[in-house]
Amino acid sequence: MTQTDPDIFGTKTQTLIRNIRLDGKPAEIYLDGTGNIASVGEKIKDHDAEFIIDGNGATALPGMVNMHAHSPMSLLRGYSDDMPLFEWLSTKIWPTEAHLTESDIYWGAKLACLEMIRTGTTTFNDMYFMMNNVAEAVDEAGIRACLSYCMIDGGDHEKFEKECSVMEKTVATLKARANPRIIPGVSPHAVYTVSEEGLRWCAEFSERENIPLHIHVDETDENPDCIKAHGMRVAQWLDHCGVLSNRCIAAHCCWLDADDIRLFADRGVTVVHNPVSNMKLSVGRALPYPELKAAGVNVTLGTDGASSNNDLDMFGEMKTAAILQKFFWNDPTIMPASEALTIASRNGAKALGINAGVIAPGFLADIILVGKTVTTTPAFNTTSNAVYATSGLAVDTTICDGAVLMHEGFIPGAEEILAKSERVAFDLVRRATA
Ligand SMILES: CSC[C@H]1O[C@@H](n2cnc3c(O)ncnc32)[C@H](O)[C@@H]1O
Ligand SMILES: [Zn+2]
Repeated sequence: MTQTDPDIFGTKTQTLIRNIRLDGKPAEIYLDGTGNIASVGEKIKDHDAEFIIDGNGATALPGMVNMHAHSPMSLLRGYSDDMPLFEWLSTKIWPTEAHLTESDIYWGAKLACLEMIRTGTTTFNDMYFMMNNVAEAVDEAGIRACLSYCMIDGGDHEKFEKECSVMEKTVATLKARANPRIIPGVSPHAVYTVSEEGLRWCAEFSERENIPLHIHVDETDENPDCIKAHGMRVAQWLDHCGVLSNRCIAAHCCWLDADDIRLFADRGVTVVHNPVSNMKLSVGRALPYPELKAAGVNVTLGTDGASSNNDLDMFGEMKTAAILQKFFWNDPTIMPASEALTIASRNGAKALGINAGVIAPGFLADIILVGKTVTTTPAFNTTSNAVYATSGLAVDTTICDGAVLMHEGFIPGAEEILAKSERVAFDLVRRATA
């Protein structure tokens, strides 16, 4: 029963977490081996712990929920930077993606899961291709994810039919895994890459299966082209195609206007703020967060892929979200630290229908410990330190579904994943540029 006992990793076990701070106060948390939090208190006497984790003064937080990612794109981290979105996609990313194999997807997702566990993310919402290979990586990593195949039909009816069948097969395969940590979803890529029939089909499929629909919306100003093609703004067009509902998770959303925001609020759409990717790709405008908040829209946080961020660290994302909003709208009171933390955890869990994002009895045991270190000292305000002063590398323990995935910064198998994904990434680029 020591902290370094290798048996602590990977399985749900009765575990007492002690010597931690919760909301700034001394606390203990007991996990009863069911995957849920059994009790939380200053001192827990009544327990049956097989393992005891001594937090050494760490701050306990809910695991981060990354609501917009393309996990296999971790293979392309740093491969091409500093370009406008469409030039970047068409000259660099898409030609390389054309060479991706199932094994590449698996190793890219393994690398992404490793980074997320290392930096305190316990759930991510992912959109990409060959999602059963991503599911394999998620399964092995012990993390939680909503996985969606990304439909791109380019207005071609034959392609549309093929994409529908891949989407149906992906959802059936993910469901057949019967892994409660894996939620299937559906992803039409964006209004500029998916036809009306594609958008309508995805909306109906998401309703029929009762699964989330994840889409890029208004990352750059897509409205002039959408008005030209369909006589409507993007939000209206999506509503016309049946896409907007409380299952819809819309990434970016930088160019929503007041009417779009009212429509999103009426339909119960969840919005994902992607501040780092938006700034790096210079999309031109920050998320209209104050208006979304006033309208009661559920706002969440995501990194986007590691090829446009270039990391998956939700701590960096929280700080950037809060300071970008203050700067862009010229008001330092916008998005205080506690709100940024809720946006990065509870709001995402709510959107995915997961009972997580809160450290209280009955909630899923998706918990991280931020170690007592130089950036968390002094601890006047542990939430402020977490949002404004801490990188994800200060996380020393990550627990998902009641299982310890990282302890004292150690993740079993990490070195092999780093070595293999490095080789796979270089081999992919060699094939793509040969
Ligand atoms: C997202 S998986 C499908 C498709 O989208 C491409 N992609 C990656 N990042 C972005 C982005 O920021 N906006 C739009 N599309 C993006 C990815 O390379 C895949 O081809
Ligand atoms: Zn994206």
